[in-house]
Amino acid sequence: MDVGIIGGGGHVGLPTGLVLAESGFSVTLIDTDAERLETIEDGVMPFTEEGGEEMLTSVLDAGRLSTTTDVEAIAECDVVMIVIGTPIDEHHNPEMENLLGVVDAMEPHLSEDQLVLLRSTIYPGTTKLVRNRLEEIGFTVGEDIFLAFVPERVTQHRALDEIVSLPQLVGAFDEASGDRAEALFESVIEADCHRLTPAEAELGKLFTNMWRYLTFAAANEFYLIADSFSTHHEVNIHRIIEKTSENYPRFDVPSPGANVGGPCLTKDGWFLVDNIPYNELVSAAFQINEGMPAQLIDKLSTIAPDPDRVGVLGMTFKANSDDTRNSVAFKFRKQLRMNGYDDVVEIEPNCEGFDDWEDLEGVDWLVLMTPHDEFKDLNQIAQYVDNPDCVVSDSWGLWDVSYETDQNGWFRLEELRPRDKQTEAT
Ligand SMILES: NC(=O)c1ccc[n+]([C@@H]2O[C@H](COP(=O)([O-])OP(=O)(O)OC[C@H]3O[C@@H](n4cnc5c(N)ncnc54)[C@H](O)[C@@H]3O)[C@@H](O)[C@H]2O)c1
Ligand SMILES: CC(=O)N[C@@H]1[C@@H](OP(=O)(O)OP(=O)(O)OC[C@H]2O[C@@H](n3ccc(=O)[nH]c3=O)[C@H](O)[C@@H]2O)O[C@H](CO)[C@@H](O)[C@@H]1O
Repeated sequence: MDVGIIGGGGHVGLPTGLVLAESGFSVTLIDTDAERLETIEDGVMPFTEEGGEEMLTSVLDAGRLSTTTDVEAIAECDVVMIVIGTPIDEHHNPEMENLLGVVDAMEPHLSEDQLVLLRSTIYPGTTKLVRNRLEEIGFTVGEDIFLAFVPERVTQHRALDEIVSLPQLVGAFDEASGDRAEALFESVIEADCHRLTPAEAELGKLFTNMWRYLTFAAANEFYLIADSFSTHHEVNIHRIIEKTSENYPRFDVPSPGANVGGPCLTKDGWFLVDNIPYNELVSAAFQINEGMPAQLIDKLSTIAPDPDRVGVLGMTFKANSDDTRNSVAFKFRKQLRMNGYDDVVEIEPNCEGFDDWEDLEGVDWLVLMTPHDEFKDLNQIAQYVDNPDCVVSDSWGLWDVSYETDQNGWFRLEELRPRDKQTEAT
């Protein structure tokens, strides 16, 4: 069976193509980004994805993966999957033109019996718009062409595993389309398919992401509340969360963290907020998560005003990632500059073009934005900083010292002792 993936060079499209090709399908990645397709043809992953390089080599060698920028290629495909980016526009509204433009561009090349799968995260009602467009050009969905929305729910870096292991939501208007979509996924995945209407699947995907975003906002609000108490009391949010949830079944709270962003969670909230008049919860979550940089700067300014130099650890949107899309670290940097703090050292071990470790020398503030594995050894980082007065912010609780001090994850580097000395002292 031939599968064409529009947006096939992307963070979702490429892993999906790899898994399908590895399972025996003949896959064509269709993407407007010719440079990215060339990289893929050369056997190089354009971004990090666990196991990606090996699987790419394997499917290229087997001749089951090809690439093109020409949407005409869908004419040869039994299944056409659309998984292009679905961003919000400058007014924070869903940007629909690209997706609907893709459907228009496909139209001359569509033929009877094809299965069209929408896999991007889409504004509720989009599957219906696509069905209407297909019917306007003479197809009858469920009879001579088939359509389903099957949202991708993988998390970047674990995509190759999760594509196979996660259950699929199959949103279809008719039995025949749903059956075909299920048959395709069931031939590849180890989990179940769950049938919904298209609008239910569209909302279900968005609710899943918003739920995650809300839990991070709750953790961040707890962090800020604990911080307010730490002025007069010995309070440490990381200890509270760790000890309160230990062996207790109903306090499954994630770690707070200054960087809740990325290509999905934040923009997906904007797909939801304008449909009811009082959307306090999602809006409040935006305010809390997006407000974290300003909160950090306020607090740091109280502890050590007017820093000459600030060090930022981590510029990607999440740990151990090389993806900088919608990373809150950039907002933090912008706000530092708005406060007149222009000497900002940015350490990002997973991407080119940032500063060197040595540039951390003498920073007055050191802020952990993204808890990469490379940052786990704080003693080593402290050697680069070489300034005992430097104030550290660890909203994530990455370092042991953040649990041991009574300042809620804020401490000066002089409080840092090598782990063995700490053990001797206790
Ligand atoms: N990144 C994730 O972890 C993730 C997980 C689940 C769902 N999603 C959703 O999947 C969709 C894709 O996200 P992504 O992170 O893969 O985005 P991406 O930007 O990494 O990939 C999208 C790809 O589509 C291509 N493209 C854009 N317009 C095109 C067009 N008109 N024709 C052909 N190709 C075109 C781009 O060149 C790019 O390679 C989004 O809706 C996103 O919300 C993403
Ligand atoms: C519901 C769900 O699970 N959705 C996932 C999400 O995946 P993602 O790639 O966006 O990654 P996440 O791990 O969710 O991180 C997002 C941000 O939250 C920060 N974070 C993380 C852990 C923590 O304890 N505290 C935090 O603050 C982190 O730094 C980062 O900025 O959206 C994808 C696209 O729709 C989904 O497919 C995928 O399932």
